[in-house]
Amino acid sequence: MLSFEEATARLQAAGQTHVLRFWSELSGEEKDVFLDELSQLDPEELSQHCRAAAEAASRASGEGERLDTHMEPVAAEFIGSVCKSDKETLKQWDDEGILQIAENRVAVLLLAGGQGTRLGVSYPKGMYNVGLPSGKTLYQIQAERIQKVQELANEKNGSKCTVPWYIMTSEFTLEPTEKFFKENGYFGLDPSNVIMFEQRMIPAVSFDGKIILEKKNKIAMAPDGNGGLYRALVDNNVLEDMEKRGVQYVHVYCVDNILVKLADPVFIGFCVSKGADCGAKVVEKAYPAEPVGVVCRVDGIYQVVEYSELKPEMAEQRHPGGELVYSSGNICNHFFTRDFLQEVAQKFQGQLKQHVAIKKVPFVDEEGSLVKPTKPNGIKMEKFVFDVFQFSKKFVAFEVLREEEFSPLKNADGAPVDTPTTVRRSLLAQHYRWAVQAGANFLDEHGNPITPKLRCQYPVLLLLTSFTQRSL
Ligand SMILES: CC(=O)N[C@H]1[C@@H](OP(=O)(O)O)O[C@H](CO)[C@@H](O)[C@@H]1O
Repeated sequence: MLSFEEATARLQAAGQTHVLRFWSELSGEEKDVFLDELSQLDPEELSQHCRAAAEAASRASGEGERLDTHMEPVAAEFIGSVCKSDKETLKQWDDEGILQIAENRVAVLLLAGGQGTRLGVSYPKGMYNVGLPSGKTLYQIQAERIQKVQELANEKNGSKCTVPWYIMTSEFTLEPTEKFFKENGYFGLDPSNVIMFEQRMIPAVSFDGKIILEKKNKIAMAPDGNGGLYRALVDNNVLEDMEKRGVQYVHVYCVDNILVKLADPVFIGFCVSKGADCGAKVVEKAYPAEPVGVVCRVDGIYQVVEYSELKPEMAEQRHPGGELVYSSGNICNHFFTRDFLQEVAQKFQGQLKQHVAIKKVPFVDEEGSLVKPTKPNGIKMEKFVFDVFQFSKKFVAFEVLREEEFSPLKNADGAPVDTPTTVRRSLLAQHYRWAVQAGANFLDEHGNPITPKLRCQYPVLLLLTSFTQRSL
């Protein structure tokens, strides 16, 4: 741990000595806690970060104009599709994916470092119980889906395989997540195949480039965004662990989508058979302002333009037939080869764009009292997981059906969309369809059969055959 003098020198070098203004009021223990936090900040990186944040915030408004003129949609013929592909092709992709899983070449990686601010819970989102009859949490649903895909691969290939589960957490989520998994016996998975690691935290900064204090002895810190993954992979030797296990393909996903298909064999098989090093699942956007990023090209390079950075005029553009021009909604389900991740970690991770989020950051005022600001006062810098697409040599997009694969938990009940109620309904509706496909009959209160509404009937049927046993 640093001495007070060392900490002062470091902060001086970074132009941030204001954070020590309450030093004389702190107890011995509080001083130690603070010095410990300050020890973890590299002075060079710190001053760069504060400068970059202030500069980026003043530049942020210019990005929209650039996108207007340089952005174009991905042509439909370049997007693989569950809905538009024939039975034989889908089966080939499914077989290929299952084979890769059976041969222990596939891992899943969960991005679970976020704070669930919109949902309004203080614990990790994965621990949320959405009120299913089974009472299962998002973590449990995901664990059981991993188990099921392993079983399916084992049955088909007569092997005993493992799909390791890498979980990226943050200072906010690591401890409660570990505790939750332990208390629940890792939901039946072998603990040695559940690998948790932590992403970095970075300071929140005021508009004039000064670190914000959230307590007299604590800096306001935030996770470095889900694109912090690439640095965390290096910090925690995760790629070495994957190499030891023989993992070649990684399915990366975010925690809140209740319908996520862990290590989806069709998606894995599609990406592998196209020779892709990087891939993204998309769904057709439901409405222009839907808070999903859009997969598109900017200056001819594939990327996701995040919803927070897309101007409404662009989001609302339509083709003459009425369909949205930017309709490929990112569902945060990505495919990467381990080689690609290795390359990004070694060569490009420092070049990832810093996205600016202007937020209300609670702070201590000159008297040392905590203030909860009513308007934004600070900058949080975040990296985005999809910003590595530009480094890909072969990028593919894969369109899937929303009702089968995307229903995210973002907001608390009361909001119109993406709430515990809507995700619960999505999962129950999916199970209803699966039950019907397996021969069940549902009757309404008058004893009349209820007819299922299935869009795109054929591929759903095919996927159902392979996923029926993966139900909950
Ligand atoms: C940086 C990032 O990954 N953003 C993703 C992610 O956004 P959230 O802000 O976490 O809701 O999930 C969305 C899908 O639920 C996806 O559309 C979006 O692009």
